Amino acid sequence: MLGMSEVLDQLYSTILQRIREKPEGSYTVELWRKGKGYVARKVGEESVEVVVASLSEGKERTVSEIADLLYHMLVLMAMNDISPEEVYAEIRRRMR
Ligand SMILES: N=c1c2ncn([C@@H]3O[C@H](COP(=O)(O)OP(=O)(O)OP(=O)(O)O)[C@@H](O)[C@H]3O)c2ncn1[C@@H]1O[C@H](COP(=O)(O)O)[C@@H](O)[C@H]1O
Repeated sequence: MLGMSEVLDQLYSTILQRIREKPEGSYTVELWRKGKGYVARKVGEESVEVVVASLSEGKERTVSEIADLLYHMLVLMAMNDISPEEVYAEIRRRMR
């Protein structure tokens, strides 16, 4: 089974590929076309959904909302030229 960072790396690669090739029907391309402001707002909305789910909607729903948030966060990262590795490095730097 893949670890969390490998799953996120794989999804990030797919997101970059979608932005590069712009295939028909891609939700990532739809987000990319709407721009950074739109995607940033989506991350805000998905964050609120995680908060609400974690407080009142149970584990399954919370897991689903976290998956939505991580996906939108990765799209936002891709649109700001931030790789997962840069985030991992920052987390590692803080480790004590
Ligand atoms: N992991 C995801 C993923 N998680 C969530 N979502 C989409 O995020 C949206 C959830 O947000 P909302 O409920 O707010 O959706 P919505 O109402 O349609 O959105 P808005 O109209 O508000 O923008 C849904 O449309 C989901 O399909 C995702 N869309 C794509 N992926 C993966 O990203 C990769 C690229 O996907 P495509 O770009 O679609 O090829 C593939 O590996 C996909 O599996």
